[in-house]
Amino acid sequence: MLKVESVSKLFNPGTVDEKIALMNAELHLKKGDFVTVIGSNGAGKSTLMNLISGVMKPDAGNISIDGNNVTLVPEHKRSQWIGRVFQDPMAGTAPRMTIEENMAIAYKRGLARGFSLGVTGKTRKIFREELHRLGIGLENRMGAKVGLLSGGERQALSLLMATFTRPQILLLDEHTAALDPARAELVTTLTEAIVRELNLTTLMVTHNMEQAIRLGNRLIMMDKGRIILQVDEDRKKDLTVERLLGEFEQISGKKMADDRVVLG
Ligand SMILES: Nc1ncnc2c1ncn2[C@@H]1O[C@H](COP(=O)(O)OP(=O)(O)OP(=O)(O)O)[C@@H](O)[C@H]1O
Repeated sequence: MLKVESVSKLFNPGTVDEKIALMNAELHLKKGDFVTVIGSNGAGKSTLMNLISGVMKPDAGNISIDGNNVTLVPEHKRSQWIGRVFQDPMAGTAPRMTIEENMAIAYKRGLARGFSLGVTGKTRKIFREELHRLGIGLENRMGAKVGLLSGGERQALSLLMATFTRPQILLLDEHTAALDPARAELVTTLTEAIVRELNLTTLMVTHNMEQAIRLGNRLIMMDKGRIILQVDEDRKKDLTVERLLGEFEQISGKKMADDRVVLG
């Protein structure tokens, strides 16, 4: 489904500020794989997500989705295959627009050109049904401005909007990190339900080790621009935070340096 093959990305190449953000990354995901991504500060996690979503182009290597080489396909064209939710609840939605207007934008992404942004009776019914699936009552507040929603509600809406058009791949970039524990848990539960129901191929960056172990069927660990550890389905079942930290120290020769890391 998703193939990242020998992908590298350098910033400021050939200067004193040269930075290897990603080096020879190799990652193959099957349909329905849910991979959690963990790593120290500056490990290259966001760069990997940005390269997959097309925000930036790699200096070397190829990225393909469902057999199509998308390495040079611009971000707006890739968005038909990829849904993404960011850490900042403000990032995925337009605060001055209502819930249904926001949903209309997400809906339009999945339709042919020329679809009007207007919310008709038919689309409103679809939106209401989709919102109802979240189970947090947003279907009764469709005319409310999104800026008035709580962070958790906004992230739940962003998640719904990112998956509305049934993308092939879902990228979650620490999407629960800015929420309080109760809301983070709600959005996590919704994430699991949506990913399972739509059988989405998912990559989720998290600083929460316990979450990285608990969610998904695979796990990767990154350090200094490299994927240093890939844990497959069978081994992931036996993983613990202690074991994961031990593996990191053994491979990288240092302790996990990330003040945001949550051990569980
Ligand atoms: N636009 C940029 N220009 C220069 N260097 C960059 C740029 N973006 C990222 N980097 C560098 O590339 C490396 C990887 O960054 P990236 O943001 O991918 O790491 P990360 O694993 O997401 O880190 P964090 O968990 O701290 O957000 C870092 O050293 C970072 O400073």
